[in-house]
Amino acid sequence: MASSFQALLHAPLRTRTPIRTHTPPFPASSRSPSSWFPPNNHYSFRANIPTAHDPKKVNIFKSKSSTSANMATENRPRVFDSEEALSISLAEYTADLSEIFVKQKGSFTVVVSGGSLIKSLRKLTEAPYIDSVNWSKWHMFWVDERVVPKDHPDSNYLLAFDQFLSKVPIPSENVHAINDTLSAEAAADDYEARIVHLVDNGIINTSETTRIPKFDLMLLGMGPDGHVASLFPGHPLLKEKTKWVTFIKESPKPPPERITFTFPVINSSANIALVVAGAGKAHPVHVALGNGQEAEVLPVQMVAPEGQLAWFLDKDAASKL
Ligand SMILES: O=C1O[C@H](COP(=O)(O)O)[C@@H](O)[C@H](O)[C@H]1O
Repeated sequence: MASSFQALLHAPLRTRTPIRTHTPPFPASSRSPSSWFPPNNHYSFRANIPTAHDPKKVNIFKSKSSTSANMATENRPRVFDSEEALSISLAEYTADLSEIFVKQKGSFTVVVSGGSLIKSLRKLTEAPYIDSVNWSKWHMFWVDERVVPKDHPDSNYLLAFDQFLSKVPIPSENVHAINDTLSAEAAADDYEARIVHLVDNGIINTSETTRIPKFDLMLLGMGPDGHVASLFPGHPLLKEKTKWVTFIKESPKPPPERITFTFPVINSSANIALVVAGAGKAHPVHVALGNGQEAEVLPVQMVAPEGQLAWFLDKDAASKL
């Protein structure tokens, strides 16, 4: 792995071809998630999709599965009996959005976090999605990155490469990783400049109201302390209003140096999926979606996109709701 990764890193950009690995398809019957809804939440599942007829957004959700279609009309988080079922539904949700955005704007801009979210994307790398998704139109970004080399075990890029990017044929020039040769501050400025360039080229949309980049889909995890991206509870970066990408040098979770999207960019998104599994995260989920209490507003509570927010929870994460 290390040598193929190194070879890929050092190959000229245009010759980097993702390794395509097929795994056995899961049975068709397992595509219908077994899910239930807690009674006390108010969150919408409609996806935010631009149409050719209406340059503004329309709030519709199209799904091949009647289960998902029904859920799309519910103002409730999706809660699954297992992380496996969550992963199956997340793949269908992402593939549906990909199909619609590619049809209507010719590209699909996807932002990922690091952490456990990446593992939950695994069903997208399998049949039927490995063959049905138009991977050539995907543009991948990171909501946050640790300031370490790309082959370091703490790298969010390496995690995504090992578990996702190496298994799907996204063109290497569409993989917009953070520059790992720069300082935290310079890497943040560099990433923001590259986003400006992609906005100018029409790859990334902007909000009609704020002109802030509007990614088609952000796939976000959440830490047990309620942090999202590298935006931690009580940190002054929660209040950043001007920068699109910024840096932190004293992250409470190691490694200390990171760069991160700010809330104005996160909340400009057309669609955000918050993907949370495990009992260790039940408390911040309870605070965000139920009547759990915290002395201060948790970062996850500040996720409020211009478009649509969809929560994907396993039953352990939802156990306090
Ligand atoms: O440090 C980070 O943590 C969060 C949450 O990670 P998880 O493993 O608890 O899901 C992640 O979303 C973020 O991207 C990462 O840099």
